[in-house]
Formats: sequence, structure tokens, C-alpha cells
Amino acid sequence: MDSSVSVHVSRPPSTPFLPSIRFHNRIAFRRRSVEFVLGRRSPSTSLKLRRTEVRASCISSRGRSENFDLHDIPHLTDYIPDLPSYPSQLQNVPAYAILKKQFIGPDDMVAKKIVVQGSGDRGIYYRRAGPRERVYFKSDEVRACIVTCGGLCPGINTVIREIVYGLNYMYGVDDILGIQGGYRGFYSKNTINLTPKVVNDIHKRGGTLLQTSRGGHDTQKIVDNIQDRMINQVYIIGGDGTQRGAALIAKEVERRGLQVSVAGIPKTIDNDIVVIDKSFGFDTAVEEAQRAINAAHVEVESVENGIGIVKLMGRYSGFIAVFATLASRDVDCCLIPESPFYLEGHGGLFQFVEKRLKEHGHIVIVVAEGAGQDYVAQSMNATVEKDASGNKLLLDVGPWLSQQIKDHLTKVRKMTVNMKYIDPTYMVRAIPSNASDNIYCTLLAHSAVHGAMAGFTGFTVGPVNNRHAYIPISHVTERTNTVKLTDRMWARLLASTNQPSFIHNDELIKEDVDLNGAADAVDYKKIGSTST
Ligand SMILES: Nc1ncnc2c1ncn2[C@@H]1O[C@H](COP(=O)(O)OP(=O)(O)OP(=O)(O)O)[C@@H](O)[C@H]1O
Ligand SMILES: O=P(O)(O)OC[C@H]1O[C@](O)(CO)[C@@H](O)[C@@H]1O
Ligand SMILES: [Mg+2]
Repeated sequence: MDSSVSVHVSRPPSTPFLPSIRFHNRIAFRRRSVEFVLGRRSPSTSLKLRRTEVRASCISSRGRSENFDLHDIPHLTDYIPDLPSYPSQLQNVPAYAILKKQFIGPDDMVAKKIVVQGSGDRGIYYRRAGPRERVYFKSDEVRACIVTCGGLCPGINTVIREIVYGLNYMYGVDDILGIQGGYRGFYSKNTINLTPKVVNDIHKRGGTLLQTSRGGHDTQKIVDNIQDRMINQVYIIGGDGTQRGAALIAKEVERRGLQVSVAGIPKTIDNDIVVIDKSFGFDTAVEEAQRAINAAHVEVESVENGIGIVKLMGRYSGFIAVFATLASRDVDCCLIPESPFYLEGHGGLFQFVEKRLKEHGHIVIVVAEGAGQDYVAQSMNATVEKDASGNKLLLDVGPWLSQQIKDHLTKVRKMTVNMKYIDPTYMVRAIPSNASDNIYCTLLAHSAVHGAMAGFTGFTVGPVNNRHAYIPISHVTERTNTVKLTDRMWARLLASTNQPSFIHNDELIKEDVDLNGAADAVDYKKIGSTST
């Protein structure tokens, strides 16, 4: 918690010893016997409180009292009340023993919203990630497993490595299994033993040592297998779909009353997971995308009327395209799933391309793979297909867009153009993570290990306003993180590229005039409202 904020434990008349923290965790409400200490500032308020009965009042440095909500995560003692705990093994790890603050306190929280208005609510808080003073597993009792699901992402191997190293070096755990080939690997494949030696240099390679897959999530079979193999810590690395699967596993584990901690580590190249600041591997992917954009720029600069189109990943969220565009400054136009575009007529893409070619002699367009899907589907008359996980398979917007632009300029406008289409989609995610992503992966892995050892379960780890937190899985799966057209980042991009916003404007319908004054019959209202 911010050091300028003091926690004051008040004693409202009807609920004795209730500080004003509201706990949002149905399981926690059932955990009547679990106690923790609050209010270290004043010994008189250092009370052992039942978590179910906690209300705290938070007094800002300006002396005003405000409420805040802790959205808590489940703990094994929620359903195994008599579970014994032990002093953390970290006490004996020299590197940690000398730390000023060796353990995270029970009242340490991370604010979801960092910018607050003076009069507003203090908002939602999450439990701060990190080592706890007491753990619920002895080193030689732990049998952990790691599984990776969904698409690839730079840094997966680093997370695997750091979970293994973290468990081994910090907590003395040496029984760690690798589940091969995603969720279905639990029940259809053999495991591999993961030791520091086995994973030592895997962070230098892209992909996942454990292999991955889509589909195949069968909660009952997976938990049967967890039980059969006597696994008691499950580390699940994957995107939104994977986290939904992790939540189901945690729920089933709880229903069976098993002492099994389930920890989710969010992985998404699209950066489409909400709450966390950014997903690991995203920066690496953006960096790699720069290389493709640069190649396109070099190519189109060197020819007459060069048009470079670079297709980047981004199923429903155009973050890679947006960040790569902003970073590069060589991009004239960025098309993302969140911003429907149209080709013909005033304010359309054809007009913009022609204008840029006349002004600069070349143009670079970045298109996210999920952009304009309805548009492409209409023109191709295609049917919707899905992958094994139920995700819609995208139509290939890149070649379609290249062809549309080329046909329009050469056949309708009678221009000579040089089209250079570059598709580095898999290249941006099949590489090892860069330096900063590697460090980020280490923190994620260690947070997950600390959380599981401390007996937490059914949580996802991730940075929230730059502080690692334990987040209820439902918070990261309830919606998808997308580029907000009303946020400053998109405005910055539009200001940087000076591209059309493609936002429908009734005025445009009246002034439907193209570059040379010829009228185009386009139903802007219809096209402008096409959602992807
Ligand atoms: N709603 C769900 N409930 C249970 N399991 C799910 C659910 N959605 C997806 N899964 C499982 O999670 C795994 C990965 O899902 P998916 O292929 O959607 O990738 P993801 O985790 O979202 O990663 P990404 O989209 O970033 O590649 C698959 O094994 C799939 O069966
Ligand atoms: O071809 P695959 O492996 O199913 O993955 C493709 C998809 O995975 C992602 O990288 C992540 O969901 C998307 O951007 C992309 O559409
Ligand atoms: Mg997904």
C-alpha cells in the first residue's frame, strides 16, 4: 500500500473490530477460522481479525477517510481449515534473508486504478504478490507441474525455467513435472521431469519446451490425473482461454477438497488480457514487427509508387499493430480490429493511399490480422470456421487488402504501383524474449511460486500499475483487452500517421467527393458501422 496512506482500524458499533476493507471472494466468506494481522502502524490496532469480518477505513495523508475494496483470491484453508502451515523456506535462503522486507504483509495491496479523483472512490485493490512468512507446503511434499496452452509467445520458456529455478532454489522443491502438449497432455501424454539442469538454457529459445495445443480441456480428466499423479501445485501458462480452463480446474480441485494450488500465468501475444499492465513477450513482438515494417519501408522507398503492406498478429486486439506503428514512424496507416475501415469514397482507404502516393511517392500500411474481417467475409462470401478451442479462424485480410488496393489503383485509377506484401505474423511470436521481457517473465514465475507455496489458489499473477499482484482469475477473463478508440494512445497514433479515422460522420455523406471531384456512391453509414 502507498506509504502516504495509513490504515486505520475502526470499530463500527454493530460490527466489532471491523476495518473498512471489503473482501470480494465468496470462498473467503466461508473461511471463518483464518486470521490475519492488520494495522502495524499502531500496536493498539494490531488485531487478529477474522478475514470474514474485516472492514478497515483508509485515511489519506490529507486526513480524509475513504473506502477501498480488496478483491481477494482463494486460499487452500478456505476449504481445508486445518491445513498446517510452516515458516517459509525463504528464511534460510541467504539472498532473501538479508532483505529489508523479506515477506509481503497480509495487508499489502495493489491498487487497480492509479489515477484517482479526489472525490472519487479509492477503487479496487488486489493482494500484492510475493513471498509470505508462512507456507502451506513442506519442500519434500511438493509435486509441482507446469503446462503451456494456446498460441506461442516470446518468453514462455523463460517462465518455465524460472518456475523450476524458483521452486528449487528458493523453496527446495525438486519434484517438478512438465505436462506435454497443453491441457490434453494431462491425460494423453507422459510427463517429463523438470530440473534446473534440464531447463537451464531454454530461455534462449523461442516456443515452449513443453509444447502446446488448442482444445482438449476436459476438467474431470485433468483433475483425475492431477489426483492420480499426486500433483499438489499446478502452474498454468496461457491466454484467456487457458485461464478460463485454470479457473475450472481450481473449482473442481476445491470441490474434491484437494490440497492443490492452481496458479495461472497470463500469456498472450495479442496483449488482450485485462487488468495486467502488459503481457510478457509483447515488447519482444513489437520489436520484431519493427523489422518487418522497416523492410517494407526500405522496399517501397526504392520504387515508384511503392505500397508496403505488413500484416501483424492481433485477433481482436490491435495492440501489436498500434505499438509497432507508433514506435516505427514509417507507417502511414494502421488498421486494427477495433476500428472498422472502409475502402471506397471520401475518407476511405483508397483515397488516402492515392493521396499519400502523390505526396510521398510511397506508403506503408500495417494491418492487424483481425481488422476488417466482416468486410473480407462479405467480399469472399466465406463461412465462419473455428479452431479446436472454439476461436474463430480469421480470413486472411493481408492478401485481400493488397489485391483490393492494387486493383483499384491500376484498374480504376490507371496508376502504376509496386505492391510489396510482408507477412511476418508467426515470426513475431516464435522468437526468444528480449532482455526486459526476460526479467518480466522471471517476476511472473516467482510471484506464481510464492503464491502457490503460500497456499493461494485459483489466481492469476501479473503487474498492475507496475506492482505484481494476485488477481482472481474471473477478473482477467470477464472481458478482452482491446485498443480503445476513445483513449489517448489511439489519438496519438492518428496524430502520428495522420491517417483517416474512418469514424462515420454524417457530414461526409453530403460531401461525397473523391480526390478529383468525382462522386463515389458509397453507403458510409453501412460501412462505417461494420464491426469486426
Ligand atoms: N472456456 C473455456 N473453458 C475451459 N477451457 C478452455 C476454455 N477456453 C479455452 N480453453 C482451453 O484453453 C486452452 C487454450 O485456449 P485457446 O486456444 O483459446 O488459447 P488461449 O489460452 O486463449 O491463448 P491465445 O489465445 O493467446 O493463443 C485450450 O486447451 C482450450 O481447450
Ligand atoms: O495459428 P495459431 O497457432 O492457432 O495462432 C494464431 C492466433 O494466435 C494468436 O497469436 C494469439 O491468440 C493470435 O494473434 C492468432 O490469431
Ligand atoms: Mg485467447
